[in-house]
Amino acid sequence: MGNTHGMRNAYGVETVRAAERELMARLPQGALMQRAAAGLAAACADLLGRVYGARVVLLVGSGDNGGDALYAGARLARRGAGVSAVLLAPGRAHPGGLAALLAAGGVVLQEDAEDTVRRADLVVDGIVGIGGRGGLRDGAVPLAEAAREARAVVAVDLPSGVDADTGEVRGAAVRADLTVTFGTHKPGLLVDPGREYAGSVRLVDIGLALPGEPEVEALQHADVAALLPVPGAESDKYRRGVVGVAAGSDRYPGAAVLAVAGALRGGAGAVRYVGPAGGAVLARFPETLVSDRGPAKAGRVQAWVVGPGAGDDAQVVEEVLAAEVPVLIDADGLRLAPRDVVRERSAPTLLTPHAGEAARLLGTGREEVEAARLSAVRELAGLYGATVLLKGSTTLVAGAGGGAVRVNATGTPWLATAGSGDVLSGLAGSLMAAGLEALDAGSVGAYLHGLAGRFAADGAPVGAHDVAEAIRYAWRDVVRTG
Ligand SMILES: NC(=O)C1=CN([C@@H]2O[C@H](COP(=O)(O)OP(=O)(O)OC[C@H]3O[C@@H](n4cnc5c(N)ncnc54)[C@H](OP(=O)(O)O)[C@@H]3O)[C@@H](O)[C@H]2O)[C@@H](O)CC1
Ligand SMILES: [K+]
Repeated sequence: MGNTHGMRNAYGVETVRAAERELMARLPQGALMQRAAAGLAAACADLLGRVYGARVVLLVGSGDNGGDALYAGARLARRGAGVSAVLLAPGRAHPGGLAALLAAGGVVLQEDAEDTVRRADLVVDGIVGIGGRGGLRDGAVPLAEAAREARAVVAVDLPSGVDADTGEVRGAAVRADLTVTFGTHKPGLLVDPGREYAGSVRLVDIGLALPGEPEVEALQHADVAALLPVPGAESDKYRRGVVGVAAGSDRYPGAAVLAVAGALRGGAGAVRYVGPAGGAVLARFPETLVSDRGPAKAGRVQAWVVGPGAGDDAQVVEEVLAAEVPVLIDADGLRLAPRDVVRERSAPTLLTPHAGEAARLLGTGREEVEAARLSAVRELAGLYGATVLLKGSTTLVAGAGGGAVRVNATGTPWLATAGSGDVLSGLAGSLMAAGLEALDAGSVGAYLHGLAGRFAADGAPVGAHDVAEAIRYAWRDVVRTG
């Protein structure tokens, strides 16, 4: 699972356009499109295995995205593929691309387009790229549906119907097995729901220079390895940080045990537990420091985790928020933490809602958050003046002061299991106690947690405690291969 390449960055459409203009001014006309088409054709050939005799159908829209598809189709036709093009806006298809395809022996389909698409070995989606607005238009919807029955679908730059800047899918969109994207990843390829439509993503370097901060970035193994806390020779347990866990209730003692389980694997030197589930915690983890007094009197910690399974104890949340150390707020704690109090804290705060909790904090619906995850996480971070980790199939972490949003895709659907979030909050809180900044703690925590979920599950259902157990395997994997 190792990936030694650096951070995966995604830039928005405006930045890409500016870089494109700058580069185009220095290159002969059409050079960029040829680079794109060459990379696209190579990826299609790899996917097909055998190009000669393959049935390839191009879906061609009115812009340059269609031009890329046509030139790539011409390359495949010259290698012996049977290439036909469906023109969605017949009078407006890229003239140079169309001429190249016809010269190479490709044809334009006049009828039975949907049937031909269904029977294709490969459908190339060049309906619309970064110039697209909104979901697919009516004429394209039946073709996108037919494409699902083809053997493979490759999206040009991004799946048509996916918003490049946000990953939002308003209406129908093409589902690709592979997306060949040019110059840089686009946020919509890394953030759900767009990411799910993209399939695997291959980046083709066309020479774009993309300076400055990306909109979205994804940590890779090497980035995580560089951020993990490493104890020095003379660090004792206190110098490695103590993480306080204020969690669990008489009704939910398990949440306390799971948060402590995560915290013990997060790099802090010790875990201090405060709350009514001390007995259950000690029975499972005798190394925990258990206090029967409230957070304010529990002794020093370098970071607090509050909220998992906490019920309605507003007093505990209040005491934790008053501490001048980093605080992670999860689950019930999110409901009990007043926005203005969080805003006014001088130490960092990390909120870790799932979509339903985020929706409640934003006064909107869960579906709205799921559909527009990037804007939801940014909005929450702005409202609370805090770092926000929005859980989901791709977890997003937005910093308190804006900047690049971190996206994590190491998770597995098996992580959607009771108590899995409690483990994550313990883990990320522990990383904060060990000295990581809130944004790093959230994104490194999500990365390890997702990887641990994969290792623990290995294709079968897992419980949250299995995930906690597997954190150390994930950690080791990152250190060894990062
Ligand atoms: N960046 C780079 O460096 C490089 C970029 N390259 C490529 O160029 C692509 C961008 O090309 P682009 O600007 O021509 O826009 P593009 O996405 O083809 O479509 C815009 C057209 O589609 C239409 N339209 C809009 N919404 C729609 C919808 N929902 N459903 C259907 N149609 C819709 C709209 O027409 P309208 O009908 O609205 O007048 C408009 O004319 C980029 O993604 C990459 O592939 C490479 O070649 C080389 C390097
Ligand atoms: K496309």
